[in-house]
Amino acid sequence: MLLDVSKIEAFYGASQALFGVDLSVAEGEAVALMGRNGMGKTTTIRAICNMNPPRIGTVRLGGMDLRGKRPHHVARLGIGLVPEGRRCFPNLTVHENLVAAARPGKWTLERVNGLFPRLQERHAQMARSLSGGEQQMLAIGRALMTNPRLLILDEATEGLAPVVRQDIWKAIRRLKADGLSILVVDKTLSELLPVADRCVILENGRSAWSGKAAELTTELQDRYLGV
Ligand SMILES: Nc1ncnc2c1ncn2[C@@H]1O[C@H](COP(=O)(O)OP(=O)(O)OP(=O)(O)O)[C@@H](O)[C@H]1O
Repeated sequence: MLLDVSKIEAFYGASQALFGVDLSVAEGEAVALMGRNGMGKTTTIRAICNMNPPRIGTVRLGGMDLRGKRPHHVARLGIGLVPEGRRCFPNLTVHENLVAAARPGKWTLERVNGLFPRLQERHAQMARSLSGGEQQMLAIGRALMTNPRLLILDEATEGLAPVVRQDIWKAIRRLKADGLSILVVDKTLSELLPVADRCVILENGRSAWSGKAAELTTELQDRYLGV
């Protein structure tokens, strides 16, 4: 297993948010992390990256226990995170944002520009002046420039115009076809499910269901994801 999350529990101060989350991502697999609002998806991602380290349970990447590793170290070990809210350096140009993150590997500036031609067109522009969709592309491009073993996308298409969402999904499908291992959170099932090999559903901070995307029946969707 590339990523192996076992029985993690996480807290915000005294308040417990995760009560036992299990999930795994195999090499080349795309796993959808799902659940209604507030069920713990972002907290799970923050726990995996040790931004809010789990107090109980283990997270392993390629067999290595990530316990005690600082978030930047986790990034260096191969987890590329595209966080909720697409954080780029606002006062750096597109180009500077991309090269600041670069580590050797098959993902180069050229390849990222090929994936997102809009970034190439705007390479000299300040990140803060980009549209929301372009900032999201930049956030994904930055994560790819680290040449991650695992790409984590937290709500990468949230709040974007439909056309731009399509561009982002197209890129995600290309990354998946290219063999990248991906953990993805997104609310739009119609776009998420075709990309996902497997789904893990959280309910109240626990893994409540996991299985192949094709096994996620409308009944299960109503039970765990319906509003
Ligand atoms: N900074 C915080 N301080 C305290 N509690 C928090 C904090 N962030 C999240 N929580 C709580 O942790 C629980 C899980 O939240 P989390 O954001 O992980 O859910 P989510 O599944 O990502 O939801 P959403 O889809 O709304 O982003 C919720 O009960 C939430 O209120």
